[in-house]
Amino acid sequence: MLTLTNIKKSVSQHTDVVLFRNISLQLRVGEWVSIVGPSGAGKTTLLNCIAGIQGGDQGSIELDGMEIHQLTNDERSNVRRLHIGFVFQDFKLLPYYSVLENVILPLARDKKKEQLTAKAKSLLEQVGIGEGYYHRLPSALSGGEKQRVAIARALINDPKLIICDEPTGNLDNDNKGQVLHILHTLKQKEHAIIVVTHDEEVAREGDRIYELKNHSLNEVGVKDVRDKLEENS
Ligand SMILES: Nc1ncnc2c1ncn2[C@@H]1O[C@H](COP(=O)(O)OP(=O)(O)OP(=O)(O)O)[C@@H](O)[C@H]1O
Repeated sequence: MLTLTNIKKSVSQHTDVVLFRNISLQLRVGEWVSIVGPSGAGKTTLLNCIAGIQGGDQGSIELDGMEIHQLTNDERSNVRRLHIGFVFQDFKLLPYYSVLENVILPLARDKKKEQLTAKAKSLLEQVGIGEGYYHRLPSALSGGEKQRVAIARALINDPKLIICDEPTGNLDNDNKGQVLHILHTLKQKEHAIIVVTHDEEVAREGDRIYELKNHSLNEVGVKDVRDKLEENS
């Protein structure tokens, strides 16, 4: 369902710096891929390229037969809104909208409000965010609460592809367990999942684990993950 072929990406600092090159990866329906790697290696940038938030310099990214970077901006944002769930490392909740509104917003112009509100409430319940939080603004939430609201928002469109950037970074063990359980259930329901993480337990949930380091993406054996994470910390 997702095929990356020879992706290259540079960023401009003082001069152009190649973050990664020759990145190829296939993700099938019902698969979970974990990506680890040192801070600054380009993991978030790679996820942004996959979701069409940032452009790549070379290569192709195909999602369900669509070449993401050949779509117009509007088409790309529609693909993101309708088919991709993105859990951002920094949550990206809209500050002047309530918890419930943040979860509903991606589909606000596509579906009836009552239907969306019911789904949003059910997703919030699954991530342990109760009724008392529905009308709070993000500024009145803890980091872990924001992360769980961001996860609920990412799932409102029942996405084929779920992209998570450090989805458990701010969570205690109970909440981390809940989020892993949700992702597992989605995987069983044939969603495809990519998770960037610095957490060994989360990384090990992947069917395959890759390390992004020194500009390239390489598969890592399950038994080597702890060493890789320790090397990178
Ligand atoms: N628009 C940009 N312009 C210049 N440099 C950038 C830009 N975006 C990212 N970078 C740099 O590219 C590098 C990779 O950033 P990225 O956030 O993708 O890394 P990461 O592997 O996700 O790191 P972390 O694990 O700390 O989140 C960093 O050094 C960052 O400063």
